[in-house]
Amino acid sequence: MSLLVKICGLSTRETLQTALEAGADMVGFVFFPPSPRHLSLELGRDLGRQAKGRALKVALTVDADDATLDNIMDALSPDIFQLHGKESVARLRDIKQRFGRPVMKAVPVEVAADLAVLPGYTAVADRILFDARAPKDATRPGGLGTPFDWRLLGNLELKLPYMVSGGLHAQNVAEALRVTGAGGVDVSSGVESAPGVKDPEMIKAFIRAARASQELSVR
Ligand SMILES: O=C(O)c1ccccc1NCC(=O)[C@H](O)[C@H](O)COP(=O)(O)O
Repeated sequence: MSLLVKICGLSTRETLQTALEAGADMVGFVFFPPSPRHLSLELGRDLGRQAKGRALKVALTVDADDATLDNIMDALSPDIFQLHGKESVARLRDIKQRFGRPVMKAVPVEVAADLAVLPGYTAVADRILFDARAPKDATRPGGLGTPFDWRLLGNLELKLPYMVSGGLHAQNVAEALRVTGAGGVDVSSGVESAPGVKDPEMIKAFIRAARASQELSVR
């Protein structure tokens, strides 16, 4: 199975076009107001039309209620919901049943004990995204540009496909893949010139680096 590359937090037509033309498999759109990448529903609708059929549209939410998810469904019609908050296993099941779309559950990682949640989530989710656990005083649970210890995933046997994220960039993505054996990579800060400002050359460099290393990583 070939490596999945996700560029997250896209918020302009120009940088979305760059990601699509560079071959991103997934494009992530953030619907979380404290984030510098947060999209209005109107912009989400516009970018969703641009991405439709060219990459998987990932709607990123944090402990969103049904009304919020309804609005995102109407605007973006995401291919995948990425649930990046403290959503319970029951909430994942509820969202899958209500919206009929696959869910990718973000699992924050700092220490080995953080992986104890996997049996519950892997029974319901369609995909797992491992991300660095945010500091307690962080204004958001992800998109912070800091890695976790990838060795914590070194012996992982997971029945679901999983992606690695957190502080990735063109220079470390190959090592992240080698250590984790992940089937996908996800990046936001590592392709930005400033928080929320995606850089086309950094997007292209990241995708090139990920593709160049993919045959070394997928087990
Ligand atoms: O990107 C955000 O602003 C964000 C806000 C709230 C929850 C999650 C968020 N991002 C989640 C992602 O999927 C990021 O791509 C992932 O955390 C990696 O981010 P980075 O370390 O900046 O590459």
